[in-house]
Amino acid sequence: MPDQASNRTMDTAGGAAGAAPPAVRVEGLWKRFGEQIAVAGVDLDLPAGKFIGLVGPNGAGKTTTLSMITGLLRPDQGRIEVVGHDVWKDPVEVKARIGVLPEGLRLFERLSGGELLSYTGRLRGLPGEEVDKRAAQLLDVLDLAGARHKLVVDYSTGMRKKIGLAAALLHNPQVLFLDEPFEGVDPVSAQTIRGVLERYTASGATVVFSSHVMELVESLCDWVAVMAAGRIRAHGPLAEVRGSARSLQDAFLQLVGANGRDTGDALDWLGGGAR
Ligand SMILES: Nc1ncnc2c1ncn2[C@@H]1O[C@H](COP(=O)(O)OP(=O)(O)OP(=O)(O)O)[C@@H](O)[C@H]1O
Repeated sequence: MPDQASNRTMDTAGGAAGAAPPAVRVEGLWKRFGEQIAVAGVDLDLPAGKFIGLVGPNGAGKTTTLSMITGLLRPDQGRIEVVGHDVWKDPVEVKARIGVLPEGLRLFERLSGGELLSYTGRLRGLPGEEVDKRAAQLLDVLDLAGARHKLVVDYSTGMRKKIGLAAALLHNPQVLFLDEPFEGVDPVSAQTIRGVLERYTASGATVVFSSHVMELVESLCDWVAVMAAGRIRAHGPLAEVRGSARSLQDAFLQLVGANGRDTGDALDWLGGGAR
């Protein structure tokens, strides 16, 4: 199974002179919160036009990394480019090209779903007519048309994810970042979101999403990066990262060193009705 150093050669994006830049290029990225080093020297190129999964155990540094890449959190050290533009030197260029569905998404709760999209589209500088057309189509595809006049505060968890996704897609970004996009989403809605994202990447756009659900990553992604303890442990095409392991789940457990971990034998008081 490849480690970070050996598997840099797998990355085909941006390798040749004059080739299109990768969707994301990260060099020497660090972030510390007090004593806690959340991101410990990440170097990573994410190829354009791929469905990319960022996976890792709780606390691995995924959200912190995505927040820095999307310009929401300033790195302590390091450089980040999105489609060739420096995120921190050229934020307007970058923000015009990305869509973000962050973890714990904050929305304008007192707007209806329809109003939220109208507002977002106009903030993005799209003509009103175009915003209305795209908003109606997105609401329809995401099965939110019936809730377009309902206030966002009254949306369910899954509906919030879907309206957040619609808002992130409205300006047709080149790269879409999604933090746990399927959390709290029912299987039917998940299938819908999946269809929208597959269509989007098939057109050459890039999706980068973080998830703990390996089966989902394995079925959706063609490229993965595995993160643990603030570092990238492996990255590359799905089949190469999975290597000879039976599944991505097994490869992941080997990579993050969780195989053979205590499965709770110490909790001998738990279960069986014993006092
Ligand atoms: N604002 C913060 N202040 C202090 N520590 C933080 C902060 N944000 C993140 N951390 C710490 O940084 C580390 C990485 O957190 P992060 O949220 O990036 O992990 P993650 O991989 O997204 O985890 P999860 O899968 O559980 O969401 C953790 O140890 C976390 O406690």
